[in-house]
Amino acid sequence: MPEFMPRLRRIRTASPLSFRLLAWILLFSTAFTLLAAGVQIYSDYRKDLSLIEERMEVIESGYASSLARSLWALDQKLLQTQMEGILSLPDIIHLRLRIEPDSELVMGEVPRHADTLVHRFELVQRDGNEFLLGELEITANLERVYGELQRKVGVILATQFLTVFFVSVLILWIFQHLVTRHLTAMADYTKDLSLKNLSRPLVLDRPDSSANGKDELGMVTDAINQMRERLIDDVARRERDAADILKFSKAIDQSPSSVLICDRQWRIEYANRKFSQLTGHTTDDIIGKHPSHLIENSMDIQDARHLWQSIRLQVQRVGVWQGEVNSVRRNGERYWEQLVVTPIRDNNGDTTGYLILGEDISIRKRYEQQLLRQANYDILTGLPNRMLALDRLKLALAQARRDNSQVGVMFLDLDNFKHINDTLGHDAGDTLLVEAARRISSCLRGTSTVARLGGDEFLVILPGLTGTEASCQVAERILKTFAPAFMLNGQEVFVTTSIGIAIFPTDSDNSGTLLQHADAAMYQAKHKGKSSYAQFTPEMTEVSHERLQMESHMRKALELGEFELYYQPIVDTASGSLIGAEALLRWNNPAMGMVMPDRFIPLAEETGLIIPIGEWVIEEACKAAVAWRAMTGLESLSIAVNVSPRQFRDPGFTDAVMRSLNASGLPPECLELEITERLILDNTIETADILRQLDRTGIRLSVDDFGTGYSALSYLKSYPFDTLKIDKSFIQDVLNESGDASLVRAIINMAHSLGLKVIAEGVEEEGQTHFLKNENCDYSQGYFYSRPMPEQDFIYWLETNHRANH
Ligand SMILES: Nc1nc2c(ncn2[C@@H]2O[C@@H]3COP(=O)(O)O[C@H]4[C@@H](O)[C@H](n5cnc6c(=O)[nH]c(N)nc65)O[C@@H]4COP(=O)(O)O[C@H]3[C@H]2O)c(=O)[nH]1
Repeated sequence: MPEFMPRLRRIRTASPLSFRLLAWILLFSTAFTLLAAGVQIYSDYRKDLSLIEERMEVIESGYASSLARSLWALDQKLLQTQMEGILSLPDIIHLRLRIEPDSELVMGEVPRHADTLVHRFELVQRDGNEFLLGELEITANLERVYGELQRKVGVILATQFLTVFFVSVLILWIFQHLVTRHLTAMADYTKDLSLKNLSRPLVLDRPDSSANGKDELGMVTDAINQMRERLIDDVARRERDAADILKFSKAIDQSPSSVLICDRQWRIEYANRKFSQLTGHTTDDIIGKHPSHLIENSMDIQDARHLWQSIRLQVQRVGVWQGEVNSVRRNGERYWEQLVVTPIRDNNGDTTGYLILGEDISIRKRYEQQLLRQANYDILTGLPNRMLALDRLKLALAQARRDNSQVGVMFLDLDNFKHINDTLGHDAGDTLLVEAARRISSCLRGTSTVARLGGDEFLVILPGLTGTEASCQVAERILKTFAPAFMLNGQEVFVTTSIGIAIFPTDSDNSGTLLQHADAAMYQAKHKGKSSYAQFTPEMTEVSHERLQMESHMRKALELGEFELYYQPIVDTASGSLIGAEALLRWNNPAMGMVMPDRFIPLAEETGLIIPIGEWVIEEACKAAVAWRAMTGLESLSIAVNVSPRQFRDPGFTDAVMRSLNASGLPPECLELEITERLILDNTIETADILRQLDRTGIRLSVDDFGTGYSALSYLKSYPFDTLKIDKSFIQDVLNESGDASLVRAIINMAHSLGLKVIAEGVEEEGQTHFLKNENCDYSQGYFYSRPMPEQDFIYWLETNHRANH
């Protein structure tokens, strides 16, 4: 009994499934049992009935003839005895004997409402003939049969019910023990399953046998546990993905570039912090807007619309748009930004939005504009420089061709400028140049151009002339404005100028020749005596006499050994220690004296003599460098050599350089070739090829006079330069001109960002070295350290300097 109680309790707490099962079992078993019992009872009932009938037939067969004989003999006593005998038989309760013809003998009694069975048979005397003597009607009471039937039904029902009930409970218990409690455990487990308890597997409370593992419960448990493991993997993957997404979104948000993300209709969906900082628009203001709608000024709105229309078209066609855009901040301030616009595509390659990356390039733009200005204008006087002047001349000639007018070209040179410069100093020289520029400009109309070609040379272009006299008048005016004294260093100095004039189209219809003719006329004017002007005449072509003479001397100079190399040390700015030297060419001509390269190199270039001269320079410089390296033991000592454009483009140039290196044994990385910006500006494929070819050999390449040409930063990226030399004109004013200082700073930073070393040229004062040190300029060169020296002096310098440093 105590053992049975927990079972009962378990059954009571069993699940609805168990109850439903129990109910069905009960229902089916009861129905089946009842059906079986009914059949059984019915058959017993039939059996009892047939027993009674059988008994009646036995009475008929046993008593029919004896009763007939008693009747025939009219033996009433016997008849009665016989009938009492029949009546004493079980279930027989009533006998009716009908005697022929009309008497009757009745025995027994039939209770009212009793169920009875009646059997009749005739009593016949067979004695040759047949005589019907009467008929006996026997009535049997079925009450006993029915009572029996009722008892059986009761017993059967009671036993069957108890059997069914106990079997059901047993089945239920087995089912509960083997199945439903596990199903409940599974249900509870899955109900409680959450991300927090994913690590707890489902374990059923039953032995861990292989048979259990293979049954349906085992299979469901495995399936749930596999699902749990997949969930763990999924959660881990999602966490990883979420961490990645967080990382990327943080990176985008903190990106130094501004980032906008638009939907497919170009409506802004996201803007990072940098965008807000750059434009002044808060994220809330711009979400849902088109990028072109961020501008409020109606003039700019139109431009912005056009711009974004073309951006959209190009992004759709080409897949990317990039360019520099002059944008407007929220407060109306303008700034330059570099924009890159690309579509964002999903895995199927369909565009889901657009990415707009922006970078503030205002500072770079400012420097570029400054550099561009530097490239076209002379810093000192503010006048157009040679490059711009030549452009203007070409334009003026084209215009004159169209209107059949004349153009006057004037070459001016200040007399005795060099002397003034040397005696009163550079500052005085500079003041003179500025004042001279002002005086020349004051004599000209708005359409005329005055330019500084370099040094003390000026060019004046007079477009739209109707006759040659006009140019003479201008020349006279200029000479007159030079009459008053110049105040230099507090002194009154009288300076004159010589002017040469050539006229388009009379003297030439080509700008180059016109300039040459004006130059020749100026030489003529100088020869005439100072403060005069001369108009070009064909005879003057001969005046390039001096130049011709120079040319003929130059042709022999190599053979006669008139060339000499001077060397100027290049030092490490931070430590002041020597890292190399620049070879600078000098020409010692018995007739002309010491000729400086600025004077003869242009002619050497023009005549092509620069090619053999240049080869000689490289050969000598390499030899010298090898000797110094051996002398000092300085493995890193290098030599820089200037290469002029004509020389560089000579097909035999690279071979000549390699020959010099091989002959001297100088490692290629110790030779640095200095190439002017001018050369790179030609931007030919040929130039790029030669530069790459040289770079491959290990020779170092440097950009000379950086800042005096176009100074386009783009070429620095595309060519394999190692070093950038900042022109001395910038260095000279770093301490006085804040503009030059910031420009030098910017050049150093940009060069470093492109991986280039920087050499500052023309360092003359200690203050400049401090500035350059502060700005991390790598190397320096200039009179402060040493002037260029003949080789012997340089060796002496090297010995003393090297010793001093070690
Ligand atoms: N005011 C000042 N000037 C300084 C200072 N330090 C150096 N210099 C001068 O600046 C020039 C530097 O050479 P560069 O820019 O390559 O300019 C060179 C270079 O372009 C060219 N050159 C010189 N030698 C050769 C050569 O062998 N081949 C070619 N193709 N050109 C040469 O002639 C130019 C002038 O050469 P140099 O007259 O020797 O003039 C040299 C040098 O004497 C300084 O502190 N202050």
